Amino acid sequence: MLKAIVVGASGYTGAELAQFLTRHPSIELSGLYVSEGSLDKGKNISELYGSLRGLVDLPLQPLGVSGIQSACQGIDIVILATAHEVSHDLAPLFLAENTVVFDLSGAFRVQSSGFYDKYYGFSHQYPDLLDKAVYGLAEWNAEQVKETDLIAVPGCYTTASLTALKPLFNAGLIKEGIKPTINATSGVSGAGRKASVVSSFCEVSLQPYGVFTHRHKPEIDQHLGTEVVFTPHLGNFKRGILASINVVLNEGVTLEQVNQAYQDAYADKPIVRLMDGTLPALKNVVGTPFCDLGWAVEGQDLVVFSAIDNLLKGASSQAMQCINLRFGFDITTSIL
Ligand SMILES: NC(=O)C1=CN([C@@H]2O[C@H](COP(=O)(O)OP(=O)(O)OC[C@H]3O[C@@H](n4cnc5c(N)ncnc54)[C@H](OP(=O)(O)O)[C@@H]3O)[C@@H](O)[C@H]2O)C=CC1
Ligand SMILES: CC(=O)N[C@@H](CCC(=O)OP(=O)(O)O)C(=O)O
Repeated sequence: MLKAIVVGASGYTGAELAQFLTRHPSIELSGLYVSEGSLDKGKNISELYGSLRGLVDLPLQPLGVSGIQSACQGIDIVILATAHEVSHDLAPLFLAENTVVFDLSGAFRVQSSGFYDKYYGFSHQYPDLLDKAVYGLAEWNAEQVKETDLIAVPGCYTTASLTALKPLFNAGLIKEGIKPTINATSGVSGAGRKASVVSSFCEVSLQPYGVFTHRHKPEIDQHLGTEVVFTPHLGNFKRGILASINVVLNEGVTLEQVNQAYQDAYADKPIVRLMDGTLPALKNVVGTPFCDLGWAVEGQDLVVFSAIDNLLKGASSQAMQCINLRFGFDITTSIL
């Protein structure tokens, strides 16, 4: 049995991972952690998430830097479900304890000088780890994930966008010089569990934000291989992301070629569902690990729609896919 711990377990993505790990037949969930000063330290996770009662009944233990060595005794897998700066500081310490680290934050996703100063507001201190980290887009980077001890799990908007665009880009169907345009709407859980005015019940409606400035735009650019225009929106629902993406195809590209590109990419990938004549809807993916893709073509114009649960395929179930890949389990273990 492998042993795993979740750091940031009281948050939305951490709590989802606690459930996946509890269900896993070959992994034992050995500890749940929050910050040293957490208001939730000492509570059972099921006090925060009543649906976990009887399923995951573990205490949320406070973790400071001095406690990392003892928290890692006998541990193989560490999930960092923590904010970017926290993951940036903690990942090297857990790697030094010979654990395999799966980081849900953006701290190790993008290799580009000045990127973290510009988009995250801190200077990255570990360029060697940025080199070593593998981007855990599970359907695309499976072989690399198997070979590393630091997996940077992609962001939620990025997962929805790259899953839709990579088959087209790799097949050479996108017209050069015309950026794909991504408009994506996320549920409020995308902002995490901590209280804030913009995500409070009376404030959320349907609104764009981060126009031309969101950190997922350069993350998409780097991992797609070409630039996009990306506009995120906050919707007044709890979970899910729907991305509507406009692409100009090369002259003469047919619907059959587009269909073939998606079939080639995903026919043998159980987590990506290609819609047959229908279009994706959040109600079909929320609470599931799937990414649903649907598209339509008119002349050179293609619109592709991508739907995921931001907390699952956009974070925790994708991390679970990566854990399965890294340790040689079937990719759907504990997920489907
Ligand atoms: N929500 C989403 O849809 C997605 C989130 N992500 C990323 O995943 C990460 C987690 O997100 P999410 O679950 O939404 O965040 P939450 O805000 O819901 O949870 C953050 C967790 O981290 C804990 N924490 C904070 N500081 C520390 C610390 N120093 N040591 C240990 N634990 C700490 C918090 O508990 P406490 O403060 O009580 O200690 C809490 O348990 C973030 O980096 C986010 O960007 C990625 C994809 C999608
Ligand atoms: C609705 C909402 O606020 N969403 C988050 C994205 C969540 C996500 O994917 O997380 P990463 O920060 O790890 O990339 C945002 O726009 O910042």
